[in-house]
Amino acid sequence: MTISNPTLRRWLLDTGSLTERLQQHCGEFAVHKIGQGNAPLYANEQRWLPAGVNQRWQVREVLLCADHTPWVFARSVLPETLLQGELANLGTQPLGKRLFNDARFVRSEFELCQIPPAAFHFGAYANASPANARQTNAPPTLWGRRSRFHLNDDYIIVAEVFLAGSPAYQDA
Ligand SMILES: C=C(O[C@@H]1C=C(C(=O)O)C=C[C@H]1O)C(=O)O
Repeated sequence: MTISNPTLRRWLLDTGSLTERLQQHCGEFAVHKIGQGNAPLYANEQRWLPAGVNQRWQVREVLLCADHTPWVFARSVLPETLLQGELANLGTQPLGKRLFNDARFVRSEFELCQIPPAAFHFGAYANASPANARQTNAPPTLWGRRSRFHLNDDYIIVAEVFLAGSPAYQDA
C-alpha cells in the first residue's frame, strides 16, 4: 500500500499520541463521545483479540474535534478488566492520555486501510456519516489505521479514521 502524500504518511504512521499531535495543530481540542458500552465486535476485531478467554469487551466510539471540527473518528475495543482498572472513568478524557502515560502498554504495528467517504459511516452508535465527508474538497478516499495495545494479557484495539477536515490530507 503506497502513500504518495508525505504529510498523510506521517500522520498515519506516527507512533506517538494522536491526541497530542492534534492538540499541537489546533486551538481547542475536545473528545466528543458518540458512545461506549457493550456492542457487537466486527469479525476482524474478534480475530485480533485473544480467543478462548471469557473476556467481556466494550466498544468506545468518539470524534476527536479540533476547533469544533471533527478531524478523527476513533473506534476502540476495550476489555472490561481494564475499564475497571487503568481505563476506569474515561468519559471524554482522551484514551491516549491513559495509554501513553503508562509504559506497560505495548503497541503493535499499524494496519492501514482506505475508505471511500460515501461508504464511511460511524459504527455502533450513530448512522450518520460525518458531514465533512461530503465536503466539496473531501479527499477521494479517507484513510484509517488500526493498532493493538496490550498490557500483560489484556488487549485493546484502537482504530482511527482521518476525516476530510483533518490536516492529514493537506498537501505536503
Ligand atoms: C490512542 C489515543 O487516544 C485517542 C483517543 C481516543 C478516545 O478518547 O477514545 C481513541 C483513539 C485515539 O485517537 C491517542 O491519543 O493516540
